[in-house]
Amino acid sequence: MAPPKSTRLLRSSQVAANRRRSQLSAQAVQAQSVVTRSQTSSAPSRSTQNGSGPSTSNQNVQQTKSKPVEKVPTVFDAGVCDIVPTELSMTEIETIHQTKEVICILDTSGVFTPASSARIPIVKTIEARIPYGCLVANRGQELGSWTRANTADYPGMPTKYFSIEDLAKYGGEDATWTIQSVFENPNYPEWVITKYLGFDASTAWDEEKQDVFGKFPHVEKWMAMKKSFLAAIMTLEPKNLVDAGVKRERFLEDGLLTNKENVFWIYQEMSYFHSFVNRNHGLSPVWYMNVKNLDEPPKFYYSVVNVIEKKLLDEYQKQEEGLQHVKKIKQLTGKRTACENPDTCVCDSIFEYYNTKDRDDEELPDADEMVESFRKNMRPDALGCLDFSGFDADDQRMVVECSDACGCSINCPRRQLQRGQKFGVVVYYEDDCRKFGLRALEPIKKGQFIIEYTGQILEVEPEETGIIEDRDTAYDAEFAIMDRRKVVNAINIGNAARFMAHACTPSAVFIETHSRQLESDPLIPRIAVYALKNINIGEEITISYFRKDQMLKNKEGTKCRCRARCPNYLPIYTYESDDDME
Ligand SMILES: C[S@@+](CC[C@H](N)C(=O)[O-])C[C@H]1O[C@@H](n2cnc3c(N)ncnc32)[C@H](O)[C@@H]1O
Repeated sequence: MAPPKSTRLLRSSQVAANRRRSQLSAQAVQAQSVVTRSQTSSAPSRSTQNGSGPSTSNQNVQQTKSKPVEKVPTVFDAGVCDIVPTELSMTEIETIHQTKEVICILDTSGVFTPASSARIPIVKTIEARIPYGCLVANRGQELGSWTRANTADYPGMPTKYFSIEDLAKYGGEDATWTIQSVFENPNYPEWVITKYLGFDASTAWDEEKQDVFGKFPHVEKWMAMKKSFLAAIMTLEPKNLVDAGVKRERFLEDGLLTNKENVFWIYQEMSYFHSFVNRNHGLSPVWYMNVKNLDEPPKFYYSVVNVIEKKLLDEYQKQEEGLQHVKKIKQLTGKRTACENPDTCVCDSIFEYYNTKDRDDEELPDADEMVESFRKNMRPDALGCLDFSGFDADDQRMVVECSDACGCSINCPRRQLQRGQKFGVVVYYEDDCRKFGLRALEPIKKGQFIIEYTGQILEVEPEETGIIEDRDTAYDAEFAIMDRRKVVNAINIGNAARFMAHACTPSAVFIETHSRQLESDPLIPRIAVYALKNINIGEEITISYFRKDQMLKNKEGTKCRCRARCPNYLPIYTYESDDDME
């Protein structure tokens, strides 16, 4: 059977499972009525061994034409203070959209230094660093006396922190302190346990809830969201598998406060820093949770924008000329677009351009099969939702989003991807075979935009896409319409969408998207994820990597774990057999 005609995400293997369960009991920490850091409460010291589970497939070798960059900026530093509200006002969101980074261009030529801007940075080398706005984390990195051994290669995370000993020197009430993680106190419901950013875990202390909520109103919302998510997990997952881990997420557990090296704290850091990056882009949070074991969290470079080498971007210039021409002859499709400015919206003309382009390119796979009916112009409704009635996985689907050429505002319903990740999500450890997947932190309705699939834009030969055995295409998201020689590859660089697992009956779908805020912005094809059905809090966000007829027979490839007793095998070729999981 032919490869999917629309965007695909193909995945090769994760190494066989190497599950490590914590032997810890879920003994709750004791409350202590302490109000100063120097009197920090400490739980009974029963230390946890750090997990050192298998690394993710980030280690797999890339053999594409363009070598992935090794490092990517992980941050967008709009703020000077790390106390960022979770609730942004409309005005704040609009300001963010005018200034936020929209793409990162990598120019390794070294020939000249092109002009760069905050919205469109052009960089020679790309490095992960602690967000500038996280003041205390940066100060801790500079002056802190405790060095974490096991985060050395977690991109963008601090390796040094302030410890209890540093408090005398650098402590005192400081307006720049901000809470990184907060836990309920099981014995004293009016108290919470707070761990501050830039300080090691042994400095975590008990504070009165009302004081914390008064000073950091967003912390109350965090706690409520965490509680709802964990309550949902308790109903969705076998209790015996998640009970202890859920308690750990809510109340901490014996030993964690005195074991600052425990990987549990890396999950907490990743949740804070990646959500911080998101907030600076006006996006909803991303949390990392593992309630099943204490394996290492995944290692990758977090980026909410795509990274593209300059030479690849230049290729789009030709496409640009065609687009400029077509926009002058606005097509009348008979349907009114939901754009705020339907009379001047040029989106349908742009779709028509793509609908006819490259039909006769025989070098491209499936060129002979490309008939108009396959290409669906997915037009968001007035609420920005897509209509998936009559959904056929074989169709090629595309959304064309508005730009300044349409004369609408950033709040136009046809600008979902530009506004970005709308719902909080949790990168959640599913099982020893699938490893991490993605779950909803907030309810999502059918047809709604969820998140962009970001990564590095790579050039690949058509035969290097899809099901191939000599290249790890696991984290490739392909385009079917705008450019079938490029993929978004998230193996090293990406956002939370890179964790979505395959499901034979998925809850979401990739939609290829033509999207740029300003006509002067660089144009690259982008991948949006939309909900195919309602997804409740705690439920998994999955996509279909393959069509049914691509599934393997005779127990080849990787056993599909999308549900209990799924009979399918995925054309994902493992480096190590996972048969032992049967
Ligand atoms: C794009 S990655 C998803 C993120 C990955 N689970 C991680 O922890 O980094 C795809 C990989 O997840 C695993 N996976 C996803 N869906 C699966 C499924 N339905 N059955 C078995 N493994 C799956 C496979 O190892 C696959 O190669």
